[in-house]
Amino acid sequence: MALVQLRGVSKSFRKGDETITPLDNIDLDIQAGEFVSLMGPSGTGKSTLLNLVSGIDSPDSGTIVVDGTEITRLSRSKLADWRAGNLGYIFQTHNLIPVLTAYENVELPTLLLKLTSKQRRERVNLALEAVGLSDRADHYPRQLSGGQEQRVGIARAIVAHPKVVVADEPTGSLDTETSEQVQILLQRLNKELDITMLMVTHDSDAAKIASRQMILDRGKFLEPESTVS
Ligand SMILES: Nc1ncnc2c1ncn2[C@@H]1O[C@H](COP(=O)(O)OP(=O)(O)OP(=O)(O)O)[C@@H](O)[C@H]1O
Repeated sequence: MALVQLRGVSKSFRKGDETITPLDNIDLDIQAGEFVSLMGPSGTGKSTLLNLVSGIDSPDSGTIVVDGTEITRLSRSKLADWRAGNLGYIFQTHNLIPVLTAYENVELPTLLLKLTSKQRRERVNLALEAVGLSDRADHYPRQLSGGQEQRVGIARAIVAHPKVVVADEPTGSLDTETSEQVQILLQRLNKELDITMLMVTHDSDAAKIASRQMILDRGKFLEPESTVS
């Protein structure tokens, strides 16, 4: 079975009198270890898809199974627990808390896990090391460059050792050079830490780092294009 499996997933939103259906009966399989990039015109439901896979939102119909857990059957509180331990989310604008240091920002998600303080410290240090920021642990977000802030956001996404990480335009607010560094980092995490990635991007260069490129348009996936990474 695929690590991430969507079957017959639909999601609509009401906007005034109008009903928008960004996702219309879609199926998707992502195998363990894959790095999937997802492109498509604005407003086609890419972020909606990430929110469903990460259990932030739930579909109107269909099932979503991640690593053997049918998350569409979980209650809200069970879903929150599941998400804390199993899924990482990388945002476009990293969403770091300005009054916390890099270390404390990365530590936050671990507070939801049952860990000893020693285990917690080890996880945070490992995550900061993985993104090359051990020497910036005590810095506040305002003392970091945009690329470093994004790397803290990435460390926060991997600190719980999730099997799956979803990323919503992770390079969207970075300059070309920094964007390339973040792309290389994501590729490394995928290959070396065996993290399965689903990344939404508008940048066709960033999309190419994936092992599979997909396009979502008008509620459906267009023919996926296999690539060699
Ligand atoms: N919570 C919500 N309530 C109402 N409508 C929503 C909600 N979330 C998304 N939508 C609508 O669903 C559609 C898909 O939105 P989504 O953000 O998933 O698109 P996207 O492909 O990620 O777009 P972009 O590339 O611009 O980020 C849009 O028309 C959006 O306005």
